[in-house]
Amino acid sequence: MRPRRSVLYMPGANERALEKAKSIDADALILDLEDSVAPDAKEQGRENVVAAVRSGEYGHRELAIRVNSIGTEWHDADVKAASQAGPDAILVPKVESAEQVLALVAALEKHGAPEHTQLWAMIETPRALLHAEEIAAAHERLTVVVMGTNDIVNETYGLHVPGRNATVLTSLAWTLLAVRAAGKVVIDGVYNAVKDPEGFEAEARQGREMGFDGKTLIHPSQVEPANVAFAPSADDVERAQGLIDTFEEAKAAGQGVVTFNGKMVEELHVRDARRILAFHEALQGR
Ligand SMILES: CC(C)(COP(=O)(O)OP(=O)(O)OC[C@H]1O[C@@H](n2cnc3c(N)ncnc32)[C@H](O)[C@@H]1OP(=O)(O)O)[C@@H](O)C(=O)NCCC(=O)NCCSC(=O)C[C@H](O)C(=O)O
Ligand SMILES: [Mg+2]
Repeated sequence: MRPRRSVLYMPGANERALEKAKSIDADALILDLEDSVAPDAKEQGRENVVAAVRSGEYGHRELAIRVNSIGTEWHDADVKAASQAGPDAILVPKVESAEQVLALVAALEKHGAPEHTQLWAMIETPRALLHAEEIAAAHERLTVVVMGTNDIVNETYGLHVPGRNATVLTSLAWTLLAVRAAGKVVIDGVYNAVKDPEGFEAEARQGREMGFDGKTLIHPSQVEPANVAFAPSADDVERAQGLIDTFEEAKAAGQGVVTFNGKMVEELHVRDARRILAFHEALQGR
């Protein structure tokens, strides 16, 4: 029930953004060392994100460090520094197999990552998509999968289009199934047009309808609409409570199926309604 509606990336080399993030109402922050940090700034970025994690100044926000991908010259030092800093999670881009997940878990252990530091993995290459099920289920320390839709478009030679192209939608749905089969959390990719709030809202809504837990973001202006899109609305909460009450009444009278607001309701719908209420309560309690 930990909310991950809004998961905001920021470049690890951008000290202004790291400072600003302390007052942004995102559920989680990804302090990036990969794509948003130029090669010459990688070491400075690493120092900055370690200091940010150690500062303890990010309140309720879950903190993840995104390291450079396996096989790059920065990966090992990033994993070591991140493990020693002990954020809530270490996010590894371009993970492609269960073996890599197991090797990453071993690296976290070797470098003394505290128990609370989870492993998050990005699925963003064709090879990763073909191994999504084994990656998601590879180890219990891997708790969250993050979609890399820019890399998927890039690697498949596709185009960014409104509503997302068929390959991206297939990749999203496929990974979502794999991650849900493993009982874990899955976060949608980013929306690049930072000055297009309508487009963002539509894409966030699409991700919510598909079943994602939240969306990765690149700009503070995307946080509030993501928090709204991935939280139950007041109507959702009222409907969930009404559905439960109606079903419980019918159940007491010996019925296993009823209608509520003109629609069939069975025990499985009650489970979903209870999940909505529990998530709402978790948000209220924050
Ligand atoms: C996209 C940006 C480069 C835009 O930057 P800019 O033009 O400077 O934005 P603004 O002037 O509107 O900024 C206003 C203030 O907000 C702060 N800011 C901006 N972005 C962030 C952020 N992400 N986190 C925290 N704070 C932020 C600015 O500093 C301004 O503050 P102030 O001066 O005090 O008013 C920029 O938004 C940006 O760098 N975004 C993040 C880019 C990033 O991290 N990219 C990597 C992740 S995306 C990815 O790799 C996806 C995946 O792998 C895939 O394959 O899809
Ligand atoms: Mg990527």
